[in-house]
Amino acid sequence: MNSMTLPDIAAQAARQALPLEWVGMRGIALPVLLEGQRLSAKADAGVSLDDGEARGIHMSRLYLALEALEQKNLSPALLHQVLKDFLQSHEGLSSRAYLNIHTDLLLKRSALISPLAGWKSYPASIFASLINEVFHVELKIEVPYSSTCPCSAALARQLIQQKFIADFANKALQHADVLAWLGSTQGILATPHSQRSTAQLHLHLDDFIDEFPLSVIINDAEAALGTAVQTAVKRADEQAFALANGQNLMFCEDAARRLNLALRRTPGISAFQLRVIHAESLHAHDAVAESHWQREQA
Ligand SMILES: Nc1nc2c(ncn2[C@@H]2O[C@H](COP(=O)(O)OP(=O)(O)OP(=O)(O)O)[C@@H](O)[C@H]2O)c(=O)[nH]1
Repeated sequence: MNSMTLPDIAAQAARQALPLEWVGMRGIALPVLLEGQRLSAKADAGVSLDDGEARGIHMSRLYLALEALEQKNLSPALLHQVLKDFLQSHEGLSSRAYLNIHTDLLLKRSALISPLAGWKSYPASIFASLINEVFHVELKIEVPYSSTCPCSAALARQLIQQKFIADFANKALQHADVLAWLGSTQGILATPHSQRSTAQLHLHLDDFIDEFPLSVIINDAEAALGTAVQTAVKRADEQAFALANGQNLMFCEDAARRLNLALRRTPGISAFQLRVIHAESLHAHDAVAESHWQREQA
């Protein structure tokens, strides 16, 4: 049997004539190249079905167009070309094409003090569209970090002060006694709570960028927060992390403001929405802040 004899249901007329906004496939397994790394990704590929009379789109043509992503570094130009291929293979049927790529970028991170390093993965998604010949691309990246509550830190410090008054009132201060007291849990009797937190960054990119600035954005975000989650950790690194947390006490509002001010300076970003989620250890619910920004038109 050759393909001429195979029934082609997609070519039939639709029973109910109605255009559709998005038709395609979600979760296609795909190896991609990003920042020089071969990564496992999932792709969502779709087009509009403008011709309400047509029964279906040609899924295989979208699927095969994705082959172009296997050998070349993911770039806006490459995604633009794939979206053009989607539309060329659906001439007369579709005017809008969509391609989302979901992956985890891996970055090697040095320890704070010791000469060690380890890998961190950052969930990243790229959303590209070609609508009426206008190409648009957006990025979503998740950056994990640590946040220590400034209110909890102040309350803990007050308890320590009160204990100091109670333990040393009416006593001549001896350097050795104070030093021992400072090193004891009887003296430093309270600690602030901290939590693993997540920054969800949704970024609109300039049309003219050549590459996706993923690691630049992640580095800028981590530098702004100051308390990136660590990989390989020895005690010296953990101590440096404790210092970083103590010097970067953060409500979720502080984190959102820091990220906003950092990302608006990051090249290649024309607008963003960001959300920070502090998975509170004080509460069973999260503390969340959101912030938007859009570059003013020149
Ligand atoms: N349109 C559509 N196709 C589907 C769906 N589920 C599975 N398919 C299958 O996707 C396969 C590929 O479709 P096409 O791209 O039209 O395949 P084809 O007709 O051999 O290829 P062309 O000659 O390029 O059109 C077909 O075997 C369809 O049955 C669906 O929900 N909608």
